[in-house]
Amino acid sequence: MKTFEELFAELSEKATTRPAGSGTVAALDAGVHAIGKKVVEEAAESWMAAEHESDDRAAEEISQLLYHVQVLMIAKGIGLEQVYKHL
Ligand SMILES: N=c1c2ncn([C@@H]3O[C@H](COP(=O)(O)OP(=O)(O)OP(=O)(O)O)[C@@H](O)[C@H]3O)c2ncn1[C@@H]1O[C@H](COP(=O)(O)O)[C@@H](O)[C@H]1O
Repeated sequence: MKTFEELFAELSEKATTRPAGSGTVAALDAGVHAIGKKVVEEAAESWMAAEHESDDRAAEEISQLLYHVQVLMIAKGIGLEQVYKHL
């Protein structure tokens, strides 16, 4: 298990070190347009799971949504503090 901040640190490190086989590196290379489509896809899957599936399935889809949102942030060079200041 990891926190939002721990995942962001892990993904930021992968973006810098670019280890072979990383899905995050592949997503970053695909670009903002492709990442944005994954964000929308996972948002829709979160919504559908929340309406029609178990709480655990909804939580799983939400975790994937958070992951893709973080990848989008990293692709744009947007840090956690930059987002948090708007909360
Ligand atoms: N938390 C996640 C995570 N959540 C979601 N995903 C990605 O989102 C996809 C889920 O999307 P779908 O449900 O649409 O599944 P899918 O249709 O089979 O996926 P695609 O064919 O669309 O890729 C997964 O296949 C992963 O590619 C994640 N990929 C990585 N992580 C974590 O990110 C870290 C770095 O991962 P790597 O960069 O792969 O090393 C690790 O700690 C991972 O656990």
